[in-house]
Amino acid sequence: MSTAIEVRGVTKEFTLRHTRSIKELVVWTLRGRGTELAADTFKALDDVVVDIEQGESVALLGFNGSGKSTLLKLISGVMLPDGGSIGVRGRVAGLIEVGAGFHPDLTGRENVYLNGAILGMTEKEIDEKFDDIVAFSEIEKFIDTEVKFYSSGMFLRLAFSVAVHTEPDVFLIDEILAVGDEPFQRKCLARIAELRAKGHTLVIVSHDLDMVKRVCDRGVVLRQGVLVHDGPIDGAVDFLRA
Ligand SMILES: Nc1ncnc2c1ncn2[C@@H]1O[C@H](COP(=O)(O)OP(=O)(O)OP(=O)(O)O)[C@@H](O)[C@H]1O
Repeated sequence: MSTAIEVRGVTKEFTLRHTRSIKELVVWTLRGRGTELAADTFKALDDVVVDIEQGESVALLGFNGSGKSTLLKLISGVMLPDGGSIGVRGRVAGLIEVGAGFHPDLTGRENVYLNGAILGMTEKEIDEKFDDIVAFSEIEKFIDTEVKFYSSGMFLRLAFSVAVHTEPDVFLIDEILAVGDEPFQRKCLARIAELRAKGHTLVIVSHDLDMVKRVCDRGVVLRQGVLVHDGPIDGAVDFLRA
């Protein structure tokens, strides 16, 4: 088995944004403490090391603000680490933020082409898969409507459908499934299980611990940006619940 995702000592820092008055900023600067304002950062991820093998299905677990979505964004490449490195082998697709890669003023049809291209599909590939993409999303009636008029569930349907039809080597899914209705969630989970059976690599962020137990083999638990547990999914969920 070869490694699909290599996370090597990854650190991500964010600036804590405090609302300060102009007077405060001037006083701090005059007193020579301006740099303290600039230095108000925290580590959303701190020296995280994870190797994910091809074909593994991994859940990123942890309480609110522990760094799960940040790690997923770094793996997807939409965000860069401040320290360490991330390597991903193969085509990456997924659902990180509903609406990312969609243009509000374009129709569903146009967005399928836009999003498909962003995810690395050729025009010919999209032409071939277009009908399947729309059929899976079940929004045929609205495919020529501008997506700014879509509900969040309709958005999710189209975005999931495009992503899954790119046949990605690495499929990333953030909480996002939560906005779909139950029948659509079931359909997505069935498709995710299919990808898993075909040996694609999955990384899922979710608070639905029963769902991740069904879908994932392994759980990586983060606490305040630090990896605190990595192992078989049942043990990882028990660790989180303890
Ligand atoms: N773009 C950003 N700018 C500043 N801070 C950020 C940014 N993105 C995330 N953070 C902060 O980084 C920390 C980790 O956030 P992240 O979204 O990765 O957590 P999470 O584990 O996915 O949380 P949740 O379960 O609530 O979705 C949080 O404190 C969050 O406020």
